[in-house]
Amino acid sequence: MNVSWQVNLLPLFVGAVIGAGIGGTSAAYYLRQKFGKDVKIDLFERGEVGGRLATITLQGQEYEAGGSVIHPLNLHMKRFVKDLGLSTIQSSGGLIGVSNGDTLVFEESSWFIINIIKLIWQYGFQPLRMHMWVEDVLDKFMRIYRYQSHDYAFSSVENLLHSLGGDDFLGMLNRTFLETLQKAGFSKKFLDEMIAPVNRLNYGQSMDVNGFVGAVSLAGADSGLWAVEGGNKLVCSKLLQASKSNLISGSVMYIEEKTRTKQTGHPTKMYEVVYQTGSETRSGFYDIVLVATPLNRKMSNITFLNFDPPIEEFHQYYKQIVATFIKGKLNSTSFSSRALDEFGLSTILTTDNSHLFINSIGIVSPVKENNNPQPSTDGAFVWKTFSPETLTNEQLLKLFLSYEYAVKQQWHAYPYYKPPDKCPPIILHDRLYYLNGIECAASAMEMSAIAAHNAALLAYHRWNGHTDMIDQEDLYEKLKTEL
Ligand SMILES: Cc1cc2nc3c(=O)[nH]c(=O)nc-3n(C[C@H](O)[C@H](O)[C@H](O)COP(=O)(O)OP(=O)(O)OC[C@H]3O[C@@H](n4cnc5c(N)ncnc54)[C@H](O)[C@@H]3O)c2cc1C
Ligand SMILES: CC(C)=CCC/C(C)=C/CC/C(C)=C/CSC[C@H](N)C(=O)O
Repeated sequence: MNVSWQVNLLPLFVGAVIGAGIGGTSAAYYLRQKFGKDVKIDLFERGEVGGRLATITLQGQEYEAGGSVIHPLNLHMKRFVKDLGLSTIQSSGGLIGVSNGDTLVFEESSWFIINIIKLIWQYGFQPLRMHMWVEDVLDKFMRIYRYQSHDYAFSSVENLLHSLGGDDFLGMLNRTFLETLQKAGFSKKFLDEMIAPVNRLNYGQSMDVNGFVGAVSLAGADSGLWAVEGGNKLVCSKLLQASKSNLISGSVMYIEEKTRTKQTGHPTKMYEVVYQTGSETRSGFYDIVLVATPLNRKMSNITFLNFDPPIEEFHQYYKQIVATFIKGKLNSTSFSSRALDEFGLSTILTTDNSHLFINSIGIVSPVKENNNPQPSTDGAFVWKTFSPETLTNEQLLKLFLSYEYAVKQQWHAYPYYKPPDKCPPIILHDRLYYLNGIECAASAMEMSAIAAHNAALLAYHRWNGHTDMIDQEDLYEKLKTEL
């Protein structure tokens, strides 16, 4: 066999991605787009493809148990669905109420005009001003798509956020959501009754989270939210397929840099990824490694061996959230004085009140059903609650007149936000990258996809010495004049 022909058959490089959630699978997809077909990509996953995008099957029907709603302006998720041939369903838009534990402090009406009057009566023009505040943040946030479509990358989460909206934007990580909104002139009543409940639903935390995640949380209450028909996790399995990566079912234990002599005869620095699969310990060598799972002991337990300077564990604490699915008849009197047949609300949020044992409760539809959840013949719906702890039977019987089943799914869901929130580095070592640091700014599917695109671009530019494509200042101004 001709030697040069044999060399041409070798991959340009071998890449590893650790974690097959939306971050890891989209990273594999973008790596393939940038590096082309000759690259070998291994994707390690110790659990299910999808990670925190997962469904739960109850009486033969699947429901979203993790990440469930996607914003209409989440352009990476939108593009994936279109390019991968998936379909979307609109999130059901039933009536929402807010409970303080004793009574409903706000209740939507099915009449649009009555809602407007109610909102103005209770909060003046603050809901409108809030809408404009979120739109302003989103407008700046959307700049990332333009940067990434021109292939620009950032070496830190801070640089990425700064490029979107300068010091003010980055500064949102240093202030609490409460401070940010108080400074913007919103009243305590409006924040307590409308904004804090949304944040309890979305991030299970008070208004003490950072201002940026607060804005993302409010975007998560916008209209037009959608999901993937059949389950959001389908995006991950389709991305994996499209990336033509090799899925390795195993748990990565440690990563160490070693010198290897490649078949070309040159000694090269590579990363050895050691993993456990079944009862066996195996390893592989890689030129580039992308870590797409939160790096802390509870969530991934990956050790970096013999790096100088050492790569320490990041002590980012992830908040526990319990999602419980209950099929039953709601005890509406837990929330209002009205009986069930006159109740009409399909989602109840809660104010920040230490006596409350749930953050939210809402009717859910199966992932294959479009809108309008239907009760079973006896009038029971499937409800999903989010709570910090597992619900006791006594608590369930406070919420429900009767129930057929209650099944829980426990998550280390998202970071515990406590500004100033400093994000971990993206570049852990020469060719070793970390995606999930972006969750310190805000955790959402689209954030992981943005981090994945950025890491793939960064890895590509650093591999090829394109330093002019990394951390460019004034990108917004520069790209304004480009078509
Ligand atoms: C209950 C809940 C509701 C949510 N709702 C929404 C929502 O409505 N909208 C939204 O946008 N976001 C939502 N989110 C957030 C969103 O789900 C996450 O931000 C996103 O899915 C994170 O994706 P990821 O790929 O970065 O991480 P993950 O999905 O956590 O993926 C990491 C993967 O790495 C694997 N792994 C870990 N350690 C190892 C190892 N040592 N070796 C090999 N594999 C390993 C894990 O098994 C996992 O599959 C929600 C999250 C939760 C928990
Ligand atoms: C990243 C941007 C700009 C927007 C994302 C907005 C969004 C969809 C936020 C939701 C984030 C989140 C962690 C929600 C958790 S609960 C979700 C849902 N309401 C449910 O009931 O499961």
